[in-house]
Amino acid sequence: MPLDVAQVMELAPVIPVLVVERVEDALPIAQALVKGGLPALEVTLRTPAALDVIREMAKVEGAVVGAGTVLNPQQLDAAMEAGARFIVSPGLTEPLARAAIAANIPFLPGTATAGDIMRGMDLGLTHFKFFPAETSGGLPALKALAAPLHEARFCPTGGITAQSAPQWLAEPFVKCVGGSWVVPKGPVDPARIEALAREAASLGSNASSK
Ligand SMILES: O=C(O)C(=O)C[C@H](O)[C@H](O)COP(=O)(O)O
Repeated sequence: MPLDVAQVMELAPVIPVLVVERVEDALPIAQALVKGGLPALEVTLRTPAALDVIREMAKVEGAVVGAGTVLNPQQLDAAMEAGARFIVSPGLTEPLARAAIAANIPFLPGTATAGDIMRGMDLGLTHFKFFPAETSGGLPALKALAAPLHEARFCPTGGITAQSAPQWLAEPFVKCVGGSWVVPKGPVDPARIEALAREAASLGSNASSK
C-alpha cells in the first residue's frame, strides 16, 4: 500500500540519511536499521551505487526505502524506477515538486525560508524538510517560521545528532528528524548500526496527532 508523506514521517522519529558507496553494504545496513526500529531509509543519490542500493534495500522486509538528494524530475523517475517510495530533496524547485505531485509519491523538499515554504504550500505541499537545519538558524529559526506557517510540518535535517534530536522532536510542528549519524562512515558494523538505530528509535515522539 502506498504511504502518504505524513505516514512516512510517522514511521519513526528519525529518518537515517544514507550515503552508501558499495551495493554489497545495502542489505546489512538496511537490515540493521529495520531491526533497530528505523524502517524509513533515505538513500542519497550521491554515489554511483545509489540506485542499485535502493533496489537492494527495497527487498528488506519492513523497510520503506526512499531516495534523497533528488534534484530534478529525471532523478525522480530513476529513483521511482529503482523502487523508492518517498523522495527527499535539499531544495524546492517547481519542476521537481510538480513531477513528484503528478507521480503521487511522498515528497519532502528542503526549505529554509518563509518564501520556500509558501511556494511549496502554493503547490499544495504541507510537509517539508527544514534544511540545513542547524546552520539555517536551528530550532529558534524553525520556531519563528512555524508560527505564521502553522499548517506546515517538518523533518529538520542537517547537523542534527542523537543529543540534539529530542529538542527538535518536542515541537508540535516537527514530525521526525533526518540525520546521518545512525550509520557512521567506514566499514559496515551491523551491531553498531542496530544499536544506534535502537537509540534513535526511542528518541522523542512521533505522535500521529501532530
Ligand atoms: O542531500 C540531501 O538531500 C540531504 O538530505 C542532505 C542530508 O540531509 C544531510 O547531508 C544530512 O545531514 P547530516 O545529518 O548533518 O549529515
